[in-house]
Amino acid sequence: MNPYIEILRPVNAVMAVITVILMALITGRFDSAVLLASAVVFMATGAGNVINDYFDHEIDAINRPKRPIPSGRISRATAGIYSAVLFAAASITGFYLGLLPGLVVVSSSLLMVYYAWSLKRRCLVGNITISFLTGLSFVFGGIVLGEVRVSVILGLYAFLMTMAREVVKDMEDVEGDRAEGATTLPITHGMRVSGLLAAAFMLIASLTSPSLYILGVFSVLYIPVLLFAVAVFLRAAIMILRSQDRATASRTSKLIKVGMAVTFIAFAAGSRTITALLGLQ
Ligand SMILES: CC(C)=CCC/C(C)=C/CC/C(C)=C/CC/C(C)=C/COC[C@H](O)COP(=O)(O)O
Ligand SMILES: CC(C)=CCC/C(C)=C/CC/C(C)=C/CC/C(C)=C/COP(=O)(O)OP(=O)(O)O
Ligand SMILES: [Mg+2]
Repeated sequence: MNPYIEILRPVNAVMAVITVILMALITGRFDSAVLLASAVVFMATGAGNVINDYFDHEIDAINRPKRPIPSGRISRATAGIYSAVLFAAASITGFYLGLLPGLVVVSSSLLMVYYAWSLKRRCLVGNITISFLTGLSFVFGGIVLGEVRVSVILGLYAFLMTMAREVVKDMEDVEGDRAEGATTLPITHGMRVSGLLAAAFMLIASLTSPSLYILGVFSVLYIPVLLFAVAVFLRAAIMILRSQDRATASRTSKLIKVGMAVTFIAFAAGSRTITALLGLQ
């Protein structure tokens, strides 16, 4: 893959864009604002991934040597400029959408840089920051498309599940993080406590997720697909409770991401637009 695409982590950036598309399905709004907001989230998420690799080049040389910067396919200086251009483009487009969207983009961008430079090495602070930013992608879509209440509820679920995945990712990266002097949860409190906390976040989000139907956020079509997602999350929780070694953490991290993708389908299925299309509203 082209290193300038690879360093964006396009799967993450597209998943973040999907949060905006889901808000469009929920609000029934399909206009230029959706496209612009999607472009903003793609560029901001991509920029965040680039600046993250910019600051992580030493630790990635241990944990992820094939990534574009440690492998020498992109220089750090070029990555820094690349990230700045993407953050600037996202911010300008954000302000074109409005003052509040612009302010959200600029503050998110600054927070992503601060995270990559410092916050990520602090126990739980980095996990909370990334999870907040991930949830904020729903809220950004809600602000632009005029449905903030629902977007905050969905953002909370994104926060909870991303917290679980971030703790599991720290378990996977514990050797490189320790060598770099980071004080992540697995380093300060051990792998067993980290596995318990990650499983707790997965269980809380999964077991309360039917409330999105009860609260009327989604139609009954949400439920059957959600059951698949919850089964995936429960499998991931059991895996990380049974074993906390690096290989299990890596498999669990990937499984949680699959569960997130299935949850996106559940959100879409239960949305007003799809429910109306299927003549059930
Ligand atoms: C039960 C229930 C309703 C759960 C909700 C789960 C859900 C819908 C989560 C959505 C999370 C989301 C918006 C993800 C977008 C992709 C993204 C930007 C994730 C942040 O990832 C940061 C991570 O550290 C990157 O690592 P990697 O994926 O290994 O490159
Ligand atoms: C609200 C707006 C405008 C944008 C939101 C942008 C989003 C969705 C951000 C989500 C969080 C995110 C993708 C941050 C990028 C930085 C990143 C990849 C963090 C994870 O880094 P590490 O903790 O080093 O993990 P890795 O081992 O994967 O590098
Ligand atoms: Mg990193």
